[in-house]
Amino acid sequence: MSILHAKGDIGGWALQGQDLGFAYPGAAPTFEHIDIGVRPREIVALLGGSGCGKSTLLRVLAGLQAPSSGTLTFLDAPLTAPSPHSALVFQQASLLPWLNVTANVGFGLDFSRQPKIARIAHDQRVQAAIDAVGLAGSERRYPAALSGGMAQRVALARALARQPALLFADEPFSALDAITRADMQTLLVDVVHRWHSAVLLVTHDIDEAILVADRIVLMGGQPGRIMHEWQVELPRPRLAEAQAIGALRLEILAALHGVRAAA
Ligand SMILES: Nc1ncnc2c1ncn2[C@@H]1O[C@H](COP(=O)(O)OP(=O)(O)OP(=O)(O)O)[C@@H](O)[C@H]1O
Repeated sequence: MSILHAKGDIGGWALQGQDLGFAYPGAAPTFEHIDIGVRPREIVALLGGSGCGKSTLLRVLAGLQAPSSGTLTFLDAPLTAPSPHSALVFQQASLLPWLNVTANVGFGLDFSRQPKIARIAHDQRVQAAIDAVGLAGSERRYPAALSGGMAQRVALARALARQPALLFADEPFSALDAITRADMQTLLVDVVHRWHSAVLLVTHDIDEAILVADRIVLMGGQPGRIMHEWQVELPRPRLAEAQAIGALRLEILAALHGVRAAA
């Protein structure tokens, strides 16, 4: 029985992957027998060491890459391609240099699979997303004139403008300095709570997982599998919970070493 099922299926799932497996062509399986789910409005951190297959699993869960085996359900329907009700943020902001902040944020609404919306609603959504990430006043700036943290705020706004039921975030803050990263972690939690989005956050930073997530899922082994999960019950904001964070951090580190030893 999977860890996920052992905990009981309380409430519905926004996203559910069952018995997922994946192998790159000609290579050994990257992961096997993965059961993973994200509930509506839940922030799940997928934590694991480098190379264990987190990014590959995120791409499969986002519909960017078909699994070799298993089933995927998103908003109660089989998932076979990226959904207009999800959005992605990566380590690199990947902004279009010839577009200003407003146009970069609006860009995510112009894809063919995105539901068509009236111009005025489009512009309101874009401005609301820019305001939410604290970039009001910077609308006309171009990517070359933005700091790394500001560029990542634009990338987050571009994702939020799609009003995603689920935001996939693959190490979105790992290229930022520690202070900017802490600001962005707080911002992410704040905006997804206000936007009612769920999040699947891939990270190898234990502190980030503890500060941000409602639930931490630990991936490890070769082929990769889900080794453990924790419900993080700490009150928010969590920076004040230093002692509890330290205790959970040690528990996760011990599990991680157990994973490494068993791999
Ligand atoms: N396009 C690809 N073709 C073949 N193998 C790949 C490809 N992308 C990744 N891999 C391999 O799949 C394995 C898992 O990679 P993946 O990037 O998913 O891991 P990760 O846990 O996200 O690592 P990191 O934290 O370092 O980004 C690695 O061994 C990697 O070399």
